[in-house]
Amino acid sequence: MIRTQDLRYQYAGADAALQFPDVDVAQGAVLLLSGPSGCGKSTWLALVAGLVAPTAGTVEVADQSLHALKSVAADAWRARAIGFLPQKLHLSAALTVQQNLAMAQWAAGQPEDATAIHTALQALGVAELAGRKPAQLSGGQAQRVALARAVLLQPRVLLADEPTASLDDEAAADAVALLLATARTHGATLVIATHDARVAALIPTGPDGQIGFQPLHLLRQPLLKQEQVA
Ligand SMILES: Nc1ncnc2c1ncn2[C@@H]1O[C@H](COP(=O)(O)OP(=O)(O)OP(=O)(O)O)[C@@H](O)[C@H]1O
Repeated sequence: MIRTQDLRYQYAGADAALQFPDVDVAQGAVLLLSGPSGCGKSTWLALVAGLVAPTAGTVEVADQSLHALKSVAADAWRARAIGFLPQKLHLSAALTVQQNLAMAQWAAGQPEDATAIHTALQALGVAELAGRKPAQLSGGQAQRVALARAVLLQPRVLLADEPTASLDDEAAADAVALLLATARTHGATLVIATHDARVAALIPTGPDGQIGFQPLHLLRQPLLKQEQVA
């Protein structure tokens, strides 16, 4: 679950704060975070991941109030609770696919678990690529590897930043279907942040569609004056 209230964030040096509508996303539901470039999607993701603290307002993720977390605890919490699929996949070029996933386990203070890595890669159909370096992968394969890494530690929340950027229609449909299926398998709440207008149409809604889908469209931000920020 993700719940935010009166959320605002002001960058250092900026003379105004970004403000975000309240959300209440149930565990296992899907939030489509859309809006034009510069409306604050990446900032919202950083707030929900606990990477930055809000200037005002509250964020609760996976039953944890982020306000209550101290920085060391926040790192450990983030490693366990949040799976992140960044737009630039950030696979380490010097490491194999297997080692890239092992890095996620080390970063969370866990011993390397080759069985869990194999299971995650297999679920995404890329287990046979475990010994390759990222440069030896296609774009789609690299995205699957990064998604396997994102869900390796069974996160409660999966954040995907522009997962369809620079993909053609077929690949974009595959990427969204893969995200939905992977999140459902893990019971994770899924956030897809995108300015790609195709994505909304790729999420099945209605009686037989995605359970608990909700859109959050951010507008180009009306800038708040500093004194309006509590
Ligand atoms: N470090 C920073 N310092 C000051 N302003 C920033 C900083 N990072 C982002 N901003 C501003 O905050 C606003 C929101 O940026 P953000 O990156 O969250 O938008 P976005 O919706 O993710 O954009 P895009 O779709 O282009 O990635 C923009 O006006 C941006 O210029």
